[in-house]
Amino acid sequence: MHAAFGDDRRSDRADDPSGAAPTTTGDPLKSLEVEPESAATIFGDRIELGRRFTRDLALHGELLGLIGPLELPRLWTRHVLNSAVLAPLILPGARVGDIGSGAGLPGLVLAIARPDAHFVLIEPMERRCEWLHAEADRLGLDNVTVLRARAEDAFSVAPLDQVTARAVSALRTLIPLAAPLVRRGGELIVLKGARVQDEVEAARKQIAKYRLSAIEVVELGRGLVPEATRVFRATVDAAS
Ligand SMILES: C[S@@+](CC[C@H](N)C(=O)[O-])C[C@H]1O[C@@H](n2cnc3c(N)ncnc32)[C@H](O)[C@@H]1O
Repeated sequence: MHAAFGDDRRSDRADDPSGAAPTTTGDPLKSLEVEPESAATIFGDRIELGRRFTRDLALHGELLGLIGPLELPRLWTRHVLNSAVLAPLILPGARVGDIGSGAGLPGLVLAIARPDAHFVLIEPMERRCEWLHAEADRLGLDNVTVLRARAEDAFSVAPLDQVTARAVSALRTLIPLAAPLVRRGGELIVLKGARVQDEVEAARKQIAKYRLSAIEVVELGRGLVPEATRVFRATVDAAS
């Protein structure tokens, strides 16, 4: 049991970018960040879907408790593009699990950017699953499955080629949930904040136990987003 995951208010929020904040009123689109020029570069010919997702998230995200209102002026850079820069790491045709998709970050964004891959969005909260289903339908994405489950109960989706996660938990608690879902030779791709190296140190035991190798911290999106996205990347050599 991972009691700390029962209520995401109690999970490790050290790099939680969802930005809990007081409620705003009025038209959310007025506060939405202007689309950065780099968005079209990052999404390529999928930019129209990227725009629709960002607009839908701006319109519904606060009401559904997916994002805080203070996130609207940085929705593109801090959330959507921060997720989309991962797209080149997704293997061609891969089956990818996204643990704790929430608003669809990075799972739905990657499903937009990488239509060749299939994404299983693993999310325990009903309302968030409803949003993920509805939004995938609205966008006409046929490469998305939503699974209402905690990662530790999601064995039916294994083995996956890659697993992503953003703002779910510290590495030392995330690795035991994520690694068992990945096939031998598959990958963990975890978005992290500035303290990623400290988290890697704190997770040494779990890294050894779950036989992670080729560990690296990569920075993505430099020159495209104001703050590069830090990613913990590792190969899962064998199930423990
Ligand atoms: C802080 S939110 C982050 C959501 C999204 N990834 C983002 O970056 O905006 C954490 C999400 O992880 C989900 N979560 C918490 N524990 C989980 C678990 N054990 N397995 C799968 N998802 C979990 C929560 O329901 C919540 O949607």
